[in-house]
Amino acid sequence: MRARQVKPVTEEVSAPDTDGADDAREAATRTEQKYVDRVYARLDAEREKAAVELRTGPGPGGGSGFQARVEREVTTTEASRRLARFSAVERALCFGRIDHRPDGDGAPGDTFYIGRIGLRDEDREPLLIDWRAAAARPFYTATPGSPGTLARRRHLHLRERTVAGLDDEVFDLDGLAEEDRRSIVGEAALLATLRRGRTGRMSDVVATIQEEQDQVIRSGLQGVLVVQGGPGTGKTVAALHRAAYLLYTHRDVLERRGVLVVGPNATFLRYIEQVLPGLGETDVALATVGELYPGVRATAAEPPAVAVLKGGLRMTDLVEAAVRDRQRAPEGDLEVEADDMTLRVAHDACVQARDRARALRVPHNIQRRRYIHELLDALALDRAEQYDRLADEPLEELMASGSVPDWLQELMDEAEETPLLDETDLRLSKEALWQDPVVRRALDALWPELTPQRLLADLFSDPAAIERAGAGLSPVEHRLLHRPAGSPWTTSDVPLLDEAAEWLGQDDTADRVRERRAAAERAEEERYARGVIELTGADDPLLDAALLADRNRDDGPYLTTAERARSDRHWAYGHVIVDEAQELSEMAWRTIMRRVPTRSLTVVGDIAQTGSPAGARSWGQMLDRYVPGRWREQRLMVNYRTPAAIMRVAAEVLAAVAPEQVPPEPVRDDGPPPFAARIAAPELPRRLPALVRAELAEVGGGAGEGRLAVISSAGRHPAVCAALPGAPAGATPEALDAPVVVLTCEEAKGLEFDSVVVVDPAGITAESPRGGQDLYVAITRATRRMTVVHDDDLPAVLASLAG
Ligand SMILES: Nc1ncnc2c1ncn2[C@@H]1O[C@H](COP(=O)(O)OP(=O)(O)OP(=O)(O)O)[C@@H](O)[C@H]1O
Repeated sequence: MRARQVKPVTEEVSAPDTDGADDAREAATRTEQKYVDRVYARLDAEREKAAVELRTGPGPGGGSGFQARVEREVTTTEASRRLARFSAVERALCFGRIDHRPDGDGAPGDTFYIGRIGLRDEDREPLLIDWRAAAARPFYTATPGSPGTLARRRHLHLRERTVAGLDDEVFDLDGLAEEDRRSIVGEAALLATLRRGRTGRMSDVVATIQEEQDQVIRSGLQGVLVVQGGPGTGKTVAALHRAAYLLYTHRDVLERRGVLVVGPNATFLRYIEQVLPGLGETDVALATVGELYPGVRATAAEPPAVAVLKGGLRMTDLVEAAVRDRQRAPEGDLEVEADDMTLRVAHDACVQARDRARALRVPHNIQRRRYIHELLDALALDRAEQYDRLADEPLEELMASGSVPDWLQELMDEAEETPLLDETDLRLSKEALWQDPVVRRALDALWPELTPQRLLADLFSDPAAIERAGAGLSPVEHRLLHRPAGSPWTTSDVPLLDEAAEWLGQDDTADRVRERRAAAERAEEERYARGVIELTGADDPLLDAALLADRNRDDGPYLTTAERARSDRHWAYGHVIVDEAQELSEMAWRTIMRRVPTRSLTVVGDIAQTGSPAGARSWGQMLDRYVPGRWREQRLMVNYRTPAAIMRVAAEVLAAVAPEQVPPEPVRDDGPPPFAARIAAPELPRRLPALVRAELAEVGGGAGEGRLAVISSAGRHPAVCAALPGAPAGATPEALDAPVVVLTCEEAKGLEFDSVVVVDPAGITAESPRGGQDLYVAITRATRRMTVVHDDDLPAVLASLAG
């Protein structure tokens, strides 16, 4: 595979080929430096203004009470948000410039500077255009073949606040070759960016977004957008820029409802967490599937066969049946010892009460109220009847003796006609019974109030319960589900907890009354806050009356939208981005879809990289259930990560495991060819550290930049860890900060390293549940160098590395 041939029309202002060019470069750099100084001066001024406002508050005359509090919040919320935004965009604040062609009547064309945020000068004239604004679009979309109205695009490279280099692309030259017209934009700037050493954290690419990525980023908010692309095509980075773009363009909806990014593991989230703040967006929720159920952090591992079983849709039936199994009528009559008597409800009456409760179209914990009430009614009645009988006994004896006085006979006739318990008696009697622990225990045993955690913990620790609930599963599958009581939660438990929560619901009658009252108060405060915003003339679109009203309630600390959303299972996000989405099981999709009822999603992944056997074989398999035929797909075809020589090897692996998939075209053709080193297993401890040291030195490791990963089969993992005792192992967030890390293929997903050492390719292929996908993933993590370490013969798919 050769690197994609790209020759954009690039006027390298920074290339000093003649004295004239040198002078031109210096003059251009001076001009740009002046402008950049103005931009930073403006940023400093805005930052200072925000800091002063934050310190001093709304000024004199604030008064006290609720009104003053809202005014203070309006001022300080706006100021602290501006301050956070201005501080986050310091690095490479201004990175581009576009010059439009003169228009028809000869007037000079407009020039705009493009940056991370928009800034205006003292006269409110635009100084810097936000990269997401419509006016900035030509910076990303112009190509030599289709320049639009652009005469020139310039990339500015800043080192701190100093202009360190310029790249120009001139679009009004004639006679371009067809090949050039199709070239990707900003090649010089792009390649300079791609060749930089890795730091262990993903950076934004706002200065070098490519046209195909720009289409992903600016695609409409509505509906499901699938971004399918091979490794290194910038799916993740494009999806994160899309989040920033959507927040900018639909601030009103998304600020309130929030945006959620779902990633495969905590390390990955740590890897990407700086991208959005660097683009000025600090309030986006990041979570793994294992964190989607509030209050549970599922990290325990489980055998793949169990994860596959739990990921399948048959689990919906299992959960439903497990819930029904906890809604019982007693085997015979219900008998409860209370008040020194045995209270009794007939079996049939219990069955009818259970069926009537089940027929209600509400969840288990709400149905339970009905069942408990019916049984308490019946118990109270039985108790009253038993008391009545006790009271009647002496009278009956009297009647038998034939000497009942008239007045007594009249009283007895009257009592016959009145019910045993009136409404108040019944209520009081039921309350008394419910306070009796014996009664309560008996009823709880029949229809307990359940949390999802309790339901599943009870189920999985009880083989008999699994058998009862798992009618559609085989005995082998029953055994797979069984585990000891107290076992920790696994990622694939989380969608089951979420499913169970739907069936169980919450008896929240008292909460709802409280909430209704609070909602009325909140509406009033919101109305007031809106008035204050209008009066103070604050024009920050980030300010939201509802948020302010929330902040003014004295009911706990202020939470950002992301924080509130993460702690609320019922939160409906405005948009959800799912990365490495091919790995999600059917059950995980159900959980995600519940979080976004509007079905506004960006689904990012690569079907060719699916490692989990519970994951997707096609996008339709996962999505058609929710948005039949209504999802749109955009493909990314250019690989920005892995040089051509390494991609040639990866392409051979892909051809063997997924021949229908096309590998992406590498944009780079630099770096040495990958090579294979034969190291027998017993020699690993001696030879692997030396190889790793040499590789790390090649990529400048140890000097802050330059990262190396040893990606091994699970079987060889312990031996590799033992050979490299100083290197952290596993997908821990700390692993990203180390120069060398030891990972399995699954842990390496989504990450990248300057140098990758793949150990035991045959083992990786044999362990990969779907074949060689995992080997494909491992090889394509490299940005510069790749080495394969093997002891047996190389697998046939890596034959090109031999010799
Ligand atoms: N337009 C761009 N400008 C500069 N760098 C880019 C650009 N697009 C992608 N990259 C870089 O290419 C690398 C791969 O990007 P990313 O991780 O988003 O790819 P991916 O498609 O998600 O890969 P994978 O499927 O392997 O996880 C990253 O280092 C990213 O910063």
